[in-house]
Amino acid sequence: MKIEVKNLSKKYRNKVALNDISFSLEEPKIYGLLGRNGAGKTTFMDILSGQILESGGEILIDGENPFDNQRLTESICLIKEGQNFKKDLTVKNVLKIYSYFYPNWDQGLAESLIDEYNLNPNSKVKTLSKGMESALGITVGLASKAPITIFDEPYIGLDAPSRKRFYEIMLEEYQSAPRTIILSTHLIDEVSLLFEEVLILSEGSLVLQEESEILRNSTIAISGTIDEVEQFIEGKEVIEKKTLAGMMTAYVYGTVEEAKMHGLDVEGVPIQELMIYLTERKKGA
Ligand SMILES: Nc1ncnc2c1ncn2[C@@H]1O[C@H](COP(=O)(O)OP(=O)(O)OP(=O)(O)O)[C@@H](O)[C@H]1O
Repeated sequence: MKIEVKNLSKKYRNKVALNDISFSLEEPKIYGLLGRNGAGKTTFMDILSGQILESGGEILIDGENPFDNQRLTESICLIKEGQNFKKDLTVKNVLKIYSYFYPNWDQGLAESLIDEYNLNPNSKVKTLSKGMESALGITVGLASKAPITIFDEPYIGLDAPSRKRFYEIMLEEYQSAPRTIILSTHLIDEVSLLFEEVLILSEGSLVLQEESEILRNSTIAISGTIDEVEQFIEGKEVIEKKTLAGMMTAYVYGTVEEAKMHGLDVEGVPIQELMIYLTERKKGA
């Protein structure tokens, strides 16, 4: 499904949460939606999933506005951090309710995930630990097979091995049945290799939308002696530089080939560093 965001704005009383953002999302793709606290990510995902109304502009999904739109809501699954399910329901009943709602629901996948995450089907949501409730959210999100599946920090309380399994299963699912997955996270280093495209919001504005592959090829981390690195970065846009014991590492826009020609050690810039840089620069602007 094609998602078009046109001059989208959202104000909560006097607080501008989204400020005239425009972009398009194509399927199938795994998007990373990044930004600091309060950047507007949740607001965007809430509007996209039809839960709240924009203040200006619009989001169109295959040409239609998602707000109060029954046809579209069964194509969109939004899983948030915690608070997804009624506390008195059992795990089994949560799965049943969602299976009625989502036409592509995969009960086999749902059952294998609750088994994998050690969730008792007869436990009530209110008796689950935070991590277990997150595991249930992840199960619903993946098993929904909704053409637009959105995870907003879905793993509060989930331990590292369980998160790793989530990423693996998400990728397997995506490969077997491609769809649009939007993952908003602060654990960027952990998941950045999964993103095919990255969007970065800062104070309600879109500061970057780029294919991960292009980001990986156009931003480099170079290391060498201070003199070598200073010489190489002269005239280039420097994202960050650090010195330690006479050696320097700098993150700059440039190509791996160019850095190698200068005999420097070169690697990709972590997306997290790029996010910090882009959101800081905006603040100081
Ligand atoms: N219901 C609300 N009423 C008033 N202000 C709100 C409301 N929801 C969000 N905001 C404000 O809008 C801005 C964007 O919030 P939002 O939750 O979309 O950011 P976020 O990028 O998801 O942040 P985080 O990473 O901390 O979850 C923030 O300044 C927030 O305080």
